[in-house]
Amino acid sequence: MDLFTQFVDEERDNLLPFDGEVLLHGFALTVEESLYYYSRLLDEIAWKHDEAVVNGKRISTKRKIAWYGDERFAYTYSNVTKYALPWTESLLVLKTIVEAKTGETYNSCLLNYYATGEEGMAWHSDGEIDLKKNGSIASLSFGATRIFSFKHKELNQKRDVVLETGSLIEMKGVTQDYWLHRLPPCKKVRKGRINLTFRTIEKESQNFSE
Ligand SMILES: O=C(O)CCC(=O)C(=O)O
Ligand SMILES: [Fe+2]
Repeated sequence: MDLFTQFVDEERDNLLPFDGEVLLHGFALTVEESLYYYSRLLDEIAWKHDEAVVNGKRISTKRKIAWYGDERFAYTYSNVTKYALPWTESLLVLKTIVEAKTGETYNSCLLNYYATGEEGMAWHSDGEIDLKKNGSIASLSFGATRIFSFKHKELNQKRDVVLETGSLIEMKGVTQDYWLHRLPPCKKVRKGRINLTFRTIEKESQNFSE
């Protein structure tokens, strides 16, 4: 692909009109492959209900999560610190596929399991201090089709994308500074969904002595 074609492709595939880049990479896996990995991940991942501290009270979410990486990285969000588990074989295969598609590298992955459409994730941006500033975050989806929404923090702009099993999107650049994203609940959806977000933890932010 020459430089010009690449430029045009990137322009067309950016979901956001300005202030960031959300690249739609299409399918990274076939439907069969993605359903195979959906069951493997469901079985082999150490799923736990997510915890947050809100107004000094520890709460637990319906949604389950897990956190894996190259090292025992600490990752703090919603006032709770989690420590990464070592990669599983399937996560390493998926990481290699995603890296080939985005042309980026990642050292960790946050996993979310939504058992039904009643579970979702509220508006937020992934701008935590432990994450590489403006780094690429690659999001790979498995199972039930769900809508994923973006909302500008200051302007009246919204964008939605439909995430199907095997699809890959990438958030990069200044996206997290200007846009919030969420996974709205959708009562009609009865099947489960797994989402993997591959990320880069900045080693400088880590304090392993804790
Ligand atoms: O489930 C998704 O598609 C999004 C997850 C997400 O935004 C996150 O893990 O930060
Ligand atoms: Fe997020």
